Amino acid sequence: MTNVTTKPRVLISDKMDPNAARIFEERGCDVDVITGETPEELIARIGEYDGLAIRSSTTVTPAVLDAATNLKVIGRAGIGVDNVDIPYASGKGVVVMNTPFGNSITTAEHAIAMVMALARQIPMADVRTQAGEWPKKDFMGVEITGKTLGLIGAGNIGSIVASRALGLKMKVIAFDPFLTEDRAVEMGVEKVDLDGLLERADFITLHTPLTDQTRNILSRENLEKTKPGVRIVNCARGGLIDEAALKDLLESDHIAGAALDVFAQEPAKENPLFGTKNFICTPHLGASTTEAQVNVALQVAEQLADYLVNGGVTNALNMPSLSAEEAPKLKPYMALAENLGSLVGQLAHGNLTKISIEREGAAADLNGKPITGAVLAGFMRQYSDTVNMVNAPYLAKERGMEVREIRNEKEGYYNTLLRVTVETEQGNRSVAGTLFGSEAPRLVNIFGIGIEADLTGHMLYIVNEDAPGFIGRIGSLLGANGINIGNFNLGRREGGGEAVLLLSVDQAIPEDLVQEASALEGVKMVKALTF
Ligand SMILES: NC(=O)c1ccc[n+]([C@@H]2O[C@H](COP(=O)([O-])OP(=O)(O)OC[C@H]3O[C@@H](n4cnc5c(N)ncnc54)[C@H](O)[C@@H]3O)[C@@H](O)[C@H]2O)c1
Ligand SMILES: O=C(O)[C@H](O)COP(=O)(O)O
Repeated sequence: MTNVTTKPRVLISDKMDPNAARIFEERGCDVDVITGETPEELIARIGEYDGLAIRSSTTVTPAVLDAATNLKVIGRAGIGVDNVDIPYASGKGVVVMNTPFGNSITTAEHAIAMVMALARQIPMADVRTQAGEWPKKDFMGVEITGKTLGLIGAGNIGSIVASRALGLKMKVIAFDPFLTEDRAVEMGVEKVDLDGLLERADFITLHTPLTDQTRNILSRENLEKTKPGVRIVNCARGGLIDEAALKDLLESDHIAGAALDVFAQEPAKENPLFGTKNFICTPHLGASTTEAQVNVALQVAEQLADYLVNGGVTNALNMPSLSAEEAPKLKPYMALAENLGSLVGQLAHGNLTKISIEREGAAADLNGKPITGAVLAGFMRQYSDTVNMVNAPYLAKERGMEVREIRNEKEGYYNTLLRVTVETEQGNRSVAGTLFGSEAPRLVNIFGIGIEADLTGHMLYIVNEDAPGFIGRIGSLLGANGINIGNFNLGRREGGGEAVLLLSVDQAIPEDLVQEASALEGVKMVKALTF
């Protein structure tokens, strides 16, 4: 009898350094490189593959994932994963990995190049000089020495930009909710709030992921608050800046220059900003150097092949790294821990620098490190594309977060329980969860109110006055907007007091519907959540 083992099949669907294909083959995978396909062509083909290696041009939508019946892992050769529907991939059991550091230096250097290009108007001067105009009198630049650079986002790339800018004798100020005073001092930058940055910066560079909190962070209102003559660089993500407002403020000379590497719609073959004075751009070239592309191609191929061939997990955004023995026992706890971390991260506001993770009853006997990693990864996921179970504790420490792990062997009401508590300006806020039947993670308490809920997919969290008729009103509102409710979970402090409603819904809830729900009688707070 012959024992036939089939090799895992991998599709590389974006332009990638050839080292990636070589590594896949050397590590025992069959690889196809097919770039530039339409979404329909990708959907028709994806069912054949176990692994998918991408950059930013391939968008992995629910439709792609539905068609990907054999897919086990997606690897992003780069940092930003906003082109992958991670909750949907998680629901399908597909691991999503990225390469968090391979292109950071290159992207930081591109941001600095943009600062220089704006200061001396190099692209415009080049075009007109080569056209034979010799336009010497039209190009009066500015020095960057002594100028203030405002960083929005001071993570990996932001901190490299800061170090380069300091070397160029700029003063650097930074707005980042996760930047601690100690880390700011270590980086040689001044921590400021957003308004302070807008008021003071001569140059602004953006280095955040695109999230619900950062989308449109340079809105028209914020752009109008900037110092007259400011120059703005975005090498992070389109969608962080209101492009129409940017155009108006460039035309009115309030903004002296803007350099974009990324656009709200990509590929940006047309854009209202094209042709605007003092506007320069590049076609998402931030990561495009030989060095960075070799780095990310090698890393993504090694990570994907390791997972497909050996089951090893590195830099996963939706799965813990685990040893073979611990894995089966810890797996449901990790899912619970990540969801509890994500829940407090999404609901508790302010400068959250203290978090405690309590394991009670049977959970006290488990290896606490992966559980802590999972809580912190869930907690920080909304701030960073690069956080995972492995790097979350390190990132939390670097950002000055105080993390406490508490073991309590004595069983309470549940025989096993995880409790996550953050310290906020309103006092301590805790959420807790257990496992039903040793497998199924369940939320059992939210901010002091008992509830039983499965934290999954898209959800709506509502705090309201406990009064008759409310459930009907919210059900009707969602129904009228075509939103199907999958699950309804209720909890309350005491009859007629504060009540909590956690609805699981079949699709993301748009912001305007959240606003409508907030305006319903008796509602105190509404928040759309994603797990
Ligand atoms: N142009 C390109 O080709 C290119 C290349 C690489 C990365 N990027 C983009 O750059 C982004 C940053 O990469 P990184 O490696 O520095 O990521 P990172 O996760 O190390 O840093 C992101 C920082 O943004 C901060 N942040 C989050 N929300 C914020 C908010 N509301 N206000 C201010 N700061 C906030 C986080 O606290 C974190 O410090 C990536 O997410 C990616 O989208 C673009
Ligand atoms: O997030 C990233 O890594 C960058 O946006 C790079 O994108 P690219 O790989 O498509 O150049």
